[in-house]
Amino acid sequence: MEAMRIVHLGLGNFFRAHQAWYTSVAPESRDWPIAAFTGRSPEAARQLNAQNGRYTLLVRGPERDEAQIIGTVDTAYAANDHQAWQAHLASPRTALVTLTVTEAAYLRESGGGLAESRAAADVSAWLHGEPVRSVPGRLTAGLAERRLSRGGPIAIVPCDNLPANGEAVARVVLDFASLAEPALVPWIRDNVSFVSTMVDRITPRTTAGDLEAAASLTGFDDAMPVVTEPFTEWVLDGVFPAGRPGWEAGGARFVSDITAHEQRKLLLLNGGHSLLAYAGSARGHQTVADAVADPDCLAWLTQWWAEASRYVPLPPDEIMAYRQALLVRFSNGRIRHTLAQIAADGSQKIPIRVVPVLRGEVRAGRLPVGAIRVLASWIGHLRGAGAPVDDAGAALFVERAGNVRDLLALLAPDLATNEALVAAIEEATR
Ligand SMILES: NC(=O)c1ccc[n+]([C@@H]2O[C@H](COP(=O)([O-])OP(=O)(O)OC[C@H]3O[C@@H](n4cnc5c(N)ncnc54)[C@H](O)[C@@H]3O)[C@@H](O)[C@H]2O)c1
Ligand SMILES: O=P(O)(O)OC[C@@H](O)[C@@H](O)[C@H](O)[C@H](O)CO
Repeated sequence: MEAMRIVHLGLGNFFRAHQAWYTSVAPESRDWPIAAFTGRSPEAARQLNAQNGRYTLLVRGPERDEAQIIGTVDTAYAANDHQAWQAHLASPRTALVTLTVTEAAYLRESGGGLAESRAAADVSAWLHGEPVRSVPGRLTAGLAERRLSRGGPIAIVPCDNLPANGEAVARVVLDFASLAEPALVPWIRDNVSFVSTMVDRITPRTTAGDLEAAASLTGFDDAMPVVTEPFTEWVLDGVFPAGRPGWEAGGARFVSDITAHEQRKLLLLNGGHSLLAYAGSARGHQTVADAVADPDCLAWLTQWWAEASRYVPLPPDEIMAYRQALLVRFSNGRIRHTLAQIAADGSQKIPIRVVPVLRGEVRAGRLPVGAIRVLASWIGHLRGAGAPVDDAGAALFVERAGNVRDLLALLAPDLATNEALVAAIEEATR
C-alpha cells in the first residue's frame, strides 16, 4: 500500500468540490495524494477507483459551466476497509485527516442521543475486539494504531457545518477513547491537533443531466461528476504539526479566531437555507433558486437575516455585503440545490442554525418573527408539510410535533416555559 499524505473520511460530493479542489490547486499538489474513505456505502469508492480517482468538477456559474478534471484522490476505499484505514492512519507520511461526515456524526445530544448511542454500541464493539463503525470509533482506532507505530503528531480537520467543529470532534474522540482505551487519552492530547474550520461551497447532488453536461465539455465519460458554484471559502483555525498543502493558493485563510466567520456562515447561509427548505417546500418549491424567486419567501429570508445578523460579530456593512452576495448565490437557477436535500437532518441543524438566535432574542425581551417562522416551518415539516422528513434523529420530534410546548421542551427546555413564545410559534404554524 502506497503512503498517502492526506486521509479523508466521507467521500461525498462536498469533499470533491472543496477540500480535494483546494489540494488540487495547491503548489506541488502531487506531493499531497489523498486516500479517501466512504462514510458508509462502498459504491463511491468502486466508481472512483474505476476512473483512477479522476473526476470532473463542473463549476456552474449563472451562465455557463467550466469543467476541471481533478486527480488528487490517489485511492478510494470502502468504509469497511478497516485494515487500510488503520494502515493509513498509522503511517508517518499521513499528515492530516479531513472529514465530511454530516452533522449527525458529531453531536452527542441529537434528539434521542442518536450519535451517542451509536458510539456507545461502538465502544462495546471495541471492547469485544470487533471493528468499530462510528466516526469517533474509527478515528480513535486509527489514532491508537498511530500511537503503536510511533507515527507521530497529526491534524484532524473536520469540514462539516458545525460551530467549533474542531472542538466537537475532539470531544467525541476523547470521550470515546476514555471509555475504550483510557491510556490513549494523554497521547491524543499531546499528538493530535483538532483544527476548526468554516467551509463554504454550495454543492448539490449530481443529476443524470450533469453527467451529459460533463461529458460534452470534456469528452471524458465520467460516471460521477460533481457540480458546484464558482464561490468557495475555507477558513481554518489550528495547527498542522506534520505539515499541510498550500491551500492558500485556492484562497483558504488561516486565522486565530474563527467565531465571526462561523457565525456569519452558519446563521446567514445555513440558517437561510433551512428557512427556505421548510417554508419554501411547503409552498411547493423544489429548489433554493425557486424559493428565493417567491416574494413571500424572500421577505421571510430578509426578516430572518435581520434578526440573525445581530449574532454575527462583524461590522454592519460587511454583513450587508455578505447578504447581498448570498442572494446572488441563492438565485443561481442553474444550481439545482433541492430543498429536500437541505431539509434532511433538521434535528441536527435547527439547534445550531436557529435556536441561538431565538434564545438571544427572547433573552433581549423580543419575540423574533423571522426566527419563529423558521422554527414554525420546521414544525410544519415534521407534521407532514413540504419536503418529506429524512432525519434519523427526528423520531421524538415527530412524536411531539403536534404540541409546540412539548417539542420546545425537547429542543430548548429553557424556552418551553415562555408562554408568549409558545403562543407565537403556535400561531405561526397555522
Ligand atoms: N453539499 C454542500 O453544499 C456542503 C457545503 C458545506 C459543508 N457541507 C458538509 O459536508 C457534508 C456532506 O455533504 P455532501 O454534499 O458531500 O453529501 P454526500 O451525501 O455527497 O456525502 C456525504 C458523505 O458523508 C458520509 N456520511 C454520512 N453520514 C455519516 C456517518 N454517520 N458516519 C460517517 N460518514 C457519514 C456518507 O457516507 C458520504 O460519504 C454535509 O453534511 C455538510 O456538513 C456540505
Ligand atoms: O450540507 P448540510 O446538510 O449541512 O446543509 C445543507 C446546506 O445548507 C449546506 O450544504 C450548504 O449548501 C453549504 O453549507 C454551503 O456551503
